[in-house]
Amino acid sequence: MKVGVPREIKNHEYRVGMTPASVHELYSHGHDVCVQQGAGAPSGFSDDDYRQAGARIVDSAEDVFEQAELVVKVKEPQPAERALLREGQTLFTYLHLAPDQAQTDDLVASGATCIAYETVTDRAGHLPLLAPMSEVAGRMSIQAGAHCLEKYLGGRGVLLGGVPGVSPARVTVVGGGVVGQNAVAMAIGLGAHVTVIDRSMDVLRQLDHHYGNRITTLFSTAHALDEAIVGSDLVIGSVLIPGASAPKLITRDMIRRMPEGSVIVDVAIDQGGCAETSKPTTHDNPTYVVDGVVHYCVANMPGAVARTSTLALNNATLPFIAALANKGAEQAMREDPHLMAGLNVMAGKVTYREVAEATGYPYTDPESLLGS
Ligand SMILES: NC(=O)C1=CN([C@@H]2O[C@H](COP(=O)(O)OP(=O)(O)OC[C@H]3O[C@@H](n4cnc5c(N)ncnc54)[C@H](O)[C@@H]3O)[C@@H](O)[C@H]2O)C=CC1
Ligand SMILES: CC(=O)C(=O)O
Ligand SMILES: [Mg+2]
Repeated sequence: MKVGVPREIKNHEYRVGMTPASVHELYSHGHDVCVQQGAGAPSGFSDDDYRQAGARIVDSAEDVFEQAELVVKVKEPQPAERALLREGQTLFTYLHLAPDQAQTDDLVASGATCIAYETVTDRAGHLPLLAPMSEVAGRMSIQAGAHCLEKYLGGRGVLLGGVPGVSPARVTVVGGGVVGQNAVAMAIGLGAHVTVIDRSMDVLRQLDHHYGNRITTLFSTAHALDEAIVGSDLVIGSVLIPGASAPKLITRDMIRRMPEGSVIVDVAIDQGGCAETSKPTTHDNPTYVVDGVVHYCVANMPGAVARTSTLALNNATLPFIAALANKGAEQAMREDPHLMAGLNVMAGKVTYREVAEATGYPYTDPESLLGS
């Protein structure tokens, strides 16, 4: 199969869809992989590294999209990339369609087969292609939050761990999944006072078992959220309902009552954000202030640590990329319901229920398009 890897063009997005090691796996199975010139450089992979792995280097994104039957990316296609997508082509990348009507409209119009990393599942019901980037973003969220708490950036001027004789900061993590667990680990490591809120008792039990009385776990109710958030120096937003727009659990009223200079890092912003006051920001201009609360809402946090993130992402995506290339997209999905769970748009139809509900398209069962 002809497989293509364009250079990422989202603001400060330095990851790349395939490493030279992944390219080599495909090349050794007889596939033709083209990589846009310079695509891997920000992740530390030169064009020569790709050539040695068996890739052809092409000049432009136009070349990649024109030649490739399977396009492998990292971030959701930007408008210029969407204009290059075509019927009969498969796109494998993060999409985050529920909060993004314009992108959904363009993918439906393209006729392409669009498989979203973030809704591919595994046997345990987890999201194996979201998990590695959630590990990265969860760890980064505490770094970002600690930085934003510094006074000259608009923060309260609070050090997460405090010092002997002075209380540590209060950190509340809303959603104790992969992002949440990684945020908790970092916050505890820095000596903060940590509260985690989740609606899953299993998640809370696991965290309690692991950390004992070093953290507070709370079942997610409006009351628990209100008390914890209003008393926090730093809030991490990390809830997810797979494929759906994030629930707005953190209200404008709670934000108003938080201390001046407190910080919210809304990692769930790629699904629309879990605070009423959240809107996407970029690495160029990552924060803004509402009612005295600093908001950090960067939708591609892992792009800033591209070397780590590209390697971690490829560890998870490679088996699926190989299946798509070896079997063809339709057969690969027919044989693997977990990969089929990633299908969001195909042949002009929306094939993921939560995306259809959020964007007003009728839902089409993927099995009805793929047959058996
Ligand atoms: N901004 C960025 O750069 C990145 C954003 N993300 C995003 O972070 C979010 C979280 O991802 P993961 O941790 O991997 O998801 P996950 O599925 O592992 O965890 C989500 C947690 O939210 C909980 N939850 C759902 N509804 C809730 C409610 N009403 N109250 C309390 N908890 C609730 C679930 O029980 C689950 O434990 C996603 O939107 C993901 O796309 C992930 C990586 C990078
Ligand atoms: C998951 C996601 O949005 C990211 O890694 O950028
Ligand atoms: Mg206030």
